[in-house]
Parts: sequence; structure tokens; C-alpha cells
Amino acid sequence: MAGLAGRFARRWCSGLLGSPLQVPALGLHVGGPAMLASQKDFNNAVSQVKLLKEDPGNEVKLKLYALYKQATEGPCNVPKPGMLDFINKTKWDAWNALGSLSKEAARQNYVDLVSRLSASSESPSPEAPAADRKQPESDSLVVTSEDGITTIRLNRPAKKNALTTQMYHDIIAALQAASKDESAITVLTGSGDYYCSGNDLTNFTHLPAGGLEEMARSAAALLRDFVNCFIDFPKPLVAVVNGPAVGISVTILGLFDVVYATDRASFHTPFSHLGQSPEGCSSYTFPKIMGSSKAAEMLLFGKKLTAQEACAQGLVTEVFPDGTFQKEVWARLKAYSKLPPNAMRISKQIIRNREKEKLHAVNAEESSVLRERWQSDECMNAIASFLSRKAKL
Ligand SMILES: CCCCCCCCCCC/C=C/C(=O)SCCNC(=O)CCNC(=O)[C@H](O)C(C)(C)COP(=O)(O)OP(=O)(O)OC[C@H]1O[C@@H](n2cnc3c(N)ncnc32)[C@H](O)[C@@H]1OP(=O)(O)O
Repeated sequence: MAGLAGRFARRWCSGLLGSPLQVPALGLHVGGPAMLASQKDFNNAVSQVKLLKEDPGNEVKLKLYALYKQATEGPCNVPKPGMLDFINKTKWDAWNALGSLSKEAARQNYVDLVSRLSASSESPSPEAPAADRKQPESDSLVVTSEDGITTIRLNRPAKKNALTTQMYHDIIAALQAASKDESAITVLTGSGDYYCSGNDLTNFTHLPAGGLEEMARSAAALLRDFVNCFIDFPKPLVAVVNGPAVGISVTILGLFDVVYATDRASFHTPFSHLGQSPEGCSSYTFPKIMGSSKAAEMLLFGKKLTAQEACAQGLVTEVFPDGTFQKEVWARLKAYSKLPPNAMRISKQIIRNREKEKLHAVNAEESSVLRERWQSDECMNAIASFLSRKAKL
């Protein structure tokens, strides 16, 4: 059996890194949503695979293979190999599992995967001690590490912790550092009476030289990178929801492992009111968590949930009385942080890994749709209304 497994693994690797990945990409679809990776990005990624310093392992090679086939040939269109043709059957299964994923989305996922592989094979050391942590660029985010817990705190209470462009960048950097530090658990929480009021709507008022189109392009790219960090985060990720939550701070909760909320919290995704559409993979995670009709009421009609309702729907793990919220939650997290960290990481991997490709595809699609939405009259009018103090949620 071991011999068969060894032969399988050897042939497998040569099969995967053989023909399909080394064949120059021919006849690929060019165009599609401009937000997604270009043909050139894809070709570069195909070349980059051959330069990886570390063998990414069979599972990843299988993903690369499947994405390559989907990106170049579209959905699996060849007959399923026979039961005993192990290698080709496994490859066929991986390709077929991508279903009707578009060529463009597959190309984007391939580029993203290669970029993550290149970055991790270049990272100098797996552990970054908390003391060496680069502090965020602005005071609006505070990152601390104590008792095996890295806490990322939104710290803009006067603006209800609305997320500025700088804060998105700082959260990305904080998550990247936390994924490599010595802490066992990472927490996101807010200062003051709000958890977070979502995207700072004034982000859209600083028009770059390229105008609205360029603003929408760069916002969509930032959104995609931001959400990718949550999808890929390797350790237990806990949201300590200390008050009302709005917009993107709610949608990304589906990517957290555990969500604790005060009974003062509420959960509001008013995308239609804002002329926008769901992000943070919520178009996929919310129907999965709460069923499609409850998800639709939140994401289409902007129904605001109380903490108890969100808990009953499965979005929140547990609700605590506001008076004892901080004490109870932190005591519990401190106890959890003493559990063996590698076991927690591995368990998270098992729970989440099979969903990752799907989540990346959903994230790319949601960002692409929002890019268009942000240039619409519906969205511009809603933001102008808020800024001119005519509208509030
Ligand atoms: C070019 C690059 C750009 C990059 C951007 C990246 C883009 C990624 C975007 C991802 C998509 C995200 C979508 C969302 O998150 S949608 C949700 C957006 N949020 C809102 O619409 C909330 C708006 N705020 C309100 O309705 C109310 O403020 C709120 C109900 C939250 C609280 O009301 P309350 O009466 O209690 O408090 P105030 O209104 O007086 O608020 C205090 C001050 O805070 C300011 N504030 C609050 N929230 C926001 C916000 N989201 N954006 C900007 N400013 C906000 C509010 O204006 C007050 O300010 P002042 O004291 O100066 O008046």
C-alpha cells in the first residue's frame, strides 16, 4: 500500500507540474469584468509557479491544476476516467468540483493562489514576536498581544468606528502579523459604544485623478484584499461585538470562527438603502448560516437583527448581558488561549479549507459587482444623502 501511495505521489507531482502548468496559456478568454486578473497576470502566474522555491504539496498542486483547466477550458467537459485510473480520476474530480465557475474567476483564483504561494515561500521567518510588531499607521487601530491573544481594536469611537481607507490597510497588516505571531487566538473588537458602523462613507469623497471609475477600481481591489485576509486567516478568529455593527463589519462575521456579542449589539446590512450589494462573502455565508430567506431579508431588505435574533440565526455564537460582557468574554478567551495552538490551527484548517476556493471566488465576484455599483446613481445619491445629513440608518 505504501509503495502504491509513494508511486502515486511521485506520478501525481510530475503529472501536475507537467503538461498543463507548463503549456503556454493558449486561446484564453480575454476581457470579462475588468476587475479580474488579466491574461497577462495569468500568464505571469503560470510562469511563477515554476519558480516556487518550495514544493507546495499535492493538495495545492491539485488546486492549481483544476483552476488552470477551468481558466483555460472552462467547466470540465471530458468523460470521467475509470475507477482504476487514480491519477486522472483525482485530477478530473478536482476540475469537475469547480462546477460552473467562470473562466475569469478561475483565472483570478489561480493568480491569487500563486501570489499567496510566492509570498509564503519568500517570508523570512514563520514567527514574528509581538514586540517586533509594526504598529498601525494611524491611532484608529490599536493592536496588542497579551495572554496568548492578539487583539485588533477599532479605535475611532467618535465616528462609531467607521472604517477609513487607512484602517482597511492597517487591519490587513495586523492580520498578516497576527497570523505569524506567537498568540493562539486573534480577536477583533471596537472601542466605545459601537462595534463598527461599516465603511466610512467619506472614503468615497476623495476622488483620485482618474475620477469615479478609478476610485471604484481601487476600492474594489482593496475590498478584495481585505476580505481575502479573513478567508485565509489560519488561527481561531473571534469577534467581540461590543455594540451595534453595520455593513462590512457584519458581513465578514461569517468568516470568523466564533462571534460573542453584548445584548446591546445589533446587526445591520443596509446595502439596498445605500444602492450597494453584499460583500465579505455574505452572499454565500449568510444563506449557508441562516437559510436563504432569512439571509435575503437582511441582505436585500436591510432587516436589522437584535443580538438574540442573530444568535438564533447562527450568526452569533453567544450573547452576554452588557454589564458583564467584557469580563465574561475575556475570561473565556483567556482560558481558550491556553489550549494547544497547533491543534486549534489544524482543526480550523480541517473545518475551513475545503471552502476556501469557493470563498475566494465569491469574494472576487462580490468585489467586481460592487465596483459597478459604486459608480451607479443609486449609490452616489445615497452617499450624498448621508453626507448632507439628510439620511441616517
Ligand atoms: C478609494 C478607496 C476607498 C476605499 C474604501 C474601501 C471600500 C470597501 C467598502 C466595502 C463596502 C462596505 C459597505 C458598508 O459597510 S455599508 C455601511 C455603511 N455605513 C453606514 O451607512 C452607516 C452610516 N452611519 C449612520 O447611519 C449613523 O451614523 C449610525 C446609525 C451608525 C449612528 O447614528 P448615531 O445617531 O448614533 O451617531 P451619529 O450619526 O451622530 O455618528 C457619530 C459620528 O460618526 C459619523 N459616522 C458614523 N458612521 C459613519 C460612517 N459609516 N461613515 C462616515 N461617518 C460616520 C457620523 O457622521 C457622526 O459624525 P459627526 O459627529 O462629524 O457628525
